[in-house]
Amino acid sequence: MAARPEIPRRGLFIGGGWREPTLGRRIPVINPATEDTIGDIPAATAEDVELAVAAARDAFSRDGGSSWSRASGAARAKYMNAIAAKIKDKISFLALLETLDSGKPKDEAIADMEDVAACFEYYAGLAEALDAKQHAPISLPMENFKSYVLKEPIGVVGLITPWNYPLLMATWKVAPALAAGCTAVLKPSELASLTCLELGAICEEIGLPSGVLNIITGMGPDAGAPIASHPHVDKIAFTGSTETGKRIMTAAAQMVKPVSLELGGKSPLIIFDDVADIDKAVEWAMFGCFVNGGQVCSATSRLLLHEKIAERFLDRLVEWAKNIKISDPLEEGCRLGSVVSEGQYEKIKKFISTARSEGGTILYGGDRPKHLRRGFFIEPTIITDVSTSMQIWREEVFGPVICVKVFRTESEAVELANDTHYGLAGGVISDDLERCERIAKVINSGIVWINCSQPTLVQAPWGGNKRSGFGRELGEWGLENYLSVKQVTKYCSDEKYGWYLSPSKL
Ligand SMILES: NC(=O)c1ccc[n+]([C@@H]2O[C@H](COP(=O)([O-])OP(=O)(O)OC[C@H]3O[C@@H](n4cnc5c(N)ncnc54)[C@H](O)[C@@H]3O)[C@@H](O)[C@H]2O)c1
Ligand SMILES: C[N+](C)(C)CC=O
Repeated sequence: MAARPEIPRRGLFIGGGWREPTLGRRIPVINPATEDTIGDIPAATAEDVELAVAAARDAFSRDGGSSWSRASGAARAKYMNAIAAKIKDKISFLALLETLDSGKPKDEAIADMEDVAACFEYYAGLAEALDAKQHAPISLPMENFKSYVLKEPIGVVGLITPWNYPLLMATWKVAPALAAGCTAVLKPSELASLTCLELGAICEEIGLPSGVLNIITGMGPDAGAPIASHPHVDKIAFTGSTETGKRIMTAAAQMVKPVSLELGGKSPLIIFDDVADIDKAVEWAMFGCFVNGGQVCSATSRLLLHEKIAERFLDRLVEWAKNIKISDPLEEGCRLGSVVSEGQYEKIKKFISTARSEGGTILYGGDRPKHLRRGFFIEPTIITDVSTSMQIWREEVFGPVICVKVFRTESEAVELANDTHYGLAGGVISDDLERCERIAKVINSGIVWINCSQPTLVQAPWGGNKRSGFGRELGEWGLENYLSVKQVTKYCSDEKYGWYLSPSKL
């Protein structure tokens, strides 16, 4: 097992330096795999949000914007590539911190940190490309006017993020915001902030201009809400639960502040009877709902099986699930760590007991693994005999719990897949690719996977429909979130416009 590092004691990262929270409060950091307190993080309040927003505003307009917001994209890209390089240098340390903070398996944390570095590099590339896109002419049907477009940073942005992929979810917002020339206040989740604070240390090391990125940790109502309602924050980008998303939208609406919301999901995975390789499909079904302990917004937690393969599929799914290594997430080969907190553990257990009391069958799992006495561990859980009115079918669990329904026809499968208030993702597994393409068109979600579940690509748009939110992150769509489009139109004729009668002719 990897050695446990010293947890750095950090303050709030504001204006390029560290400061203690104004009220001096701190929040304990608990390793969910051991239940030990391993450190603490600052608990910011509205007073600190004021300072962070002021620092971000100053950085936005300093020197007429020449040091950041109006600098070339190429100049900003240099800083972003330097951040990516530092993340790569520190990958083992950051991954270890994230594992200790969140309970996710070490191998997953390493992959996440690789994605973080790749995301900064990708948006550095888009920042550079932005320079060539300025002054793009607009084709007009007349000669006397000429128009072009400027893409400008929206301003100071508030970035509020969840705990399931702590540094990666923050990076999906920080990287495009910086590429666009915005300055930002980041508020990660109080349940897992350690690596986001280390991002502050990295910004300091590479000499990012002060105030461009400010990082304040703390509880949602104390540190997140004042960002959402702040009159000098020009946009809010939020990832988290649908309930908090509604609050943020309400607060932002008071100032007609734009928001982008990446919320929860209850995504389906449809598996047809024509699959030649059942085990290949079983592995995707497991990855779709058990990776990161099922604490994934896009988890394909509703499994739809064609009746002809349902029994055989479930037999194999149970065999594969038995084979998952559940252990301290730092152990070699761990594939299921602990969930993030005691609260999340209790919530998941309650979902399982309600499913049982509503008539569901716990086909496998449902409990704490017998070999793990401490830590917030839950077995991979498979629930059958599910009806569409049951809570387990309708609500997001955010844990390693999959519920199963059987279908007979393609149209029934689609109807079941779309039977949800959410619309983040969906998947279909079949050897008939025409059928897959057909289903991809009719699933009502922002993302559809064919013959797989969960691949996440920095180049491709990410986001949901319905109560899963709106707006798209990643790819060029992610950059547009932080840009405002300005039309510039000039009159180019030597003649007067000629609408009013000239006084000389009266
Ligand atoms: N769509 C996506 O891409 C995506 C990705 C990851 C997670 N998620 C969703 O996130 C949820 C899990 O994350 P969570 O439990 O951290 O969500 P959460 O809504 O509890 O918290 C998210 C963030 O909002 C802050 N917050 C809480 N109350 C607030 C308030 N009143 N005002 C402002 N900020 C406030 C929290 O401190 C945290 O930083 C799940 O529903 C999951 O589906 C979605
Ligand atoms: C997109 N992903 C899976 C990294 C994070 C969603 O929870």
